[in-house]
Amino acid sequence: MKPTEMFAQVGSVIASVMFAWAMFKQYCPYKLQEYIDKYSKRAFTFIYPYIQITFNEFTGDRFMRSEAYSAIENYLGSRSSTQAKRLKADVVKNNQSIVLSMEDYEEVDDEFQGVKLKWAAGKHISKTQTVSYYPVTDEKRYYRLTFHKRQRQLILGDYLNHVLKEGNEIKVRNRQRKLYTNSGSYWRHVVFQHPASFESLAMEAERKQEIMDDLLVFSTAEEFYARIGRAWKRGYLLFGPPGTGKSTMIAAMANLLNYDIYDLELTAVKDNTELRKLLIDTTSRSIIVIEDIDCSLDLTGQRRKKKEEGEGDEKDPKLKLPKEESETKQSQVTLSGILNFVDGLWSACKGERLVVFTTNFVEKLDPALIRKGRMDKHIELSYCSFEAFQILAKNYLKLESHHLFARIQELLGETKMTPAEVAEHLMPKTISGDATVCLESLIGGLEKAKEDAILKAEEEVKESARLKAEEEAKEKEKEKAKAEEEEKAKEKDSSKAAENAKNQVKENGFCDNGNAELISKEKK
Ligand SMILES: Nc1ncnc2c1ncn2[C@@H]1O[C@H](COP(=O)(O)OP(=O)(O)OP(=O)(O)O)[C@@H](O)[C@H]1O
Ligand SMILES: [Mg+2]
Repeated sequence: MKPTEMFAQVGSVIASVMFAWAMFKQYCPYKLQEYIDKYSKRAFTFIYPYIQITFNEFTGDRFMRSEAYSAIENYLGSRSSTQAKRLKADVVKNNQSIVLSMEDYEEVDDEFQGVKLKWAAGKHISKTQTVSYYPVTDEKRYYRLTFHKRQRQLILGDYLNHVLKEGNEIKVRNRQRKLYTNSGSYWRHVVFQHPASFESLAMEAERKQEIMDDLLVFSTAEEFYARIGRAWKRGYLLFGPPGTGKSTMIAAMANLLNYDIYDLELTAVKDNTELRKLLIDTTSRSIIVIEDIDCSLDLTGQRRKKKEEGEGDEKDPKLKLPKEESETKQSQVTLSGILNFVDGLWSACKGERLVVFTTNFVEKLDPALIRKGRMDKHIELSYCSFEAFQILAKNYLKLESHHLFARIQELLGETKMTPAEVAEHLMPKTISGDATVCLESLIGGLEKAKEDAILKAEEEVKESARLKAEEEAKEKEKEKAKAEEEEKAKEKDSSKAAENAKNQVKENGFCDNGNAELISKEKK
């Protein structure tokens, strides 16, 4: 038979089969079709030795992207880039790196403990029921894993765990970190791009290392926390005067651990229920921050009244304005709400989380709020030491040593200046960036701060002497008034007694000797 004749015959056979199939679908009862479909599939799986697992992109009717799907997508990324011919590219980490994944209907091979498996990408297309000139198609993507049924145990256990774990790790490495803040009961976010690091943070090397070790140990202690039966979270309290690097340290923590930041504005939270909702909406691998906790909460558990806040807050009055405004919205978060937020049952819902409070006045806080176990580590950030200055000089001026360092060391020992103020002096002052100019500016600043401190101390002494004198004068005044009062009372008593004696004489015609004396005294 000639090839052309053969093709013609095959073509006519295919056409006949398709025609028969179309007729069958058209006229065969629906129930019968279902039976045929079911049993043909069963017969096929009986002779087909492979198992298939499908991972859909969207699960259930919640319309949420499946975490397993995205983990598999990340896991297959590197394999896809070497094996697949059609790839999809996505840009992550603020346009800094590209992530590849395979296009629909591509296949890649994988190997695990000597076992070969196959992953395929596909999609189901279903037409939606809307009446439209351009019909809208609904695409549901999936990954399909195929393996021999002999390997069922290994693949369903170890292999899938390995895929999910590695995929999630890649996801974390590639993700763009976010800075969230609450608006009502929702979180809004922007890309987190703070450049702070522990390296550039000005503080004593030993303390810095201790904090870094603590954080790194925490981030790898999942098994430890599970073993001791504690939620995998840790509380940090950062306290110290304004400008000592509390907020900077939070950014450095997030950069060190690759965590997101949830900056919680308590005054914008309506009540404890809303606070709990916000907590549940946070993700793991994150830092939940409440800045200036002393300004947000009254320690009795009630919200601070407007008037009291005006008296107690020593910060710039301009900074208080938004808080006072929001106070009028009657936020009802209580101290117990915060305590539950930090370590109640709900706080354990997502692991690997840090809770950080900052405050300028640690002594104002309720001990229950900052007890160990709730705020596990208390870190004091204080005025700039010489060691901290050296780090700033290295960062700002690229200086390891300078002849003016000795004077600066001396002055830093004698007066207090925050790292923020020191940093301001070290900012370039000339286009050439002359370091000496900056150091001289710092020395000038320190000398002025020292003089101001002396003047302030003198004024304080004077003021306390004045107050003491005032107090003494008041005391004397009081004593004098008391003596006068006693004198008056005595006089009143004696005139009352004389009055009584007179009345006695009138009534009885006589009186006893004492009273007679009083009457004669009065007559005189
Ligand atoms: N320890 C430090 N190391 C490096 N820079 C610092 C340090 N402390 C402060 N700074 C600099 O000072 C600025 C203010 O610091 P930061 O905002 O961290 O202070 P803060 O303690 O959070 O103050 P506040 O209590 O007012 O919120 C930062 O921009 C940072 O550049
Ligand atoms: Mg701050």
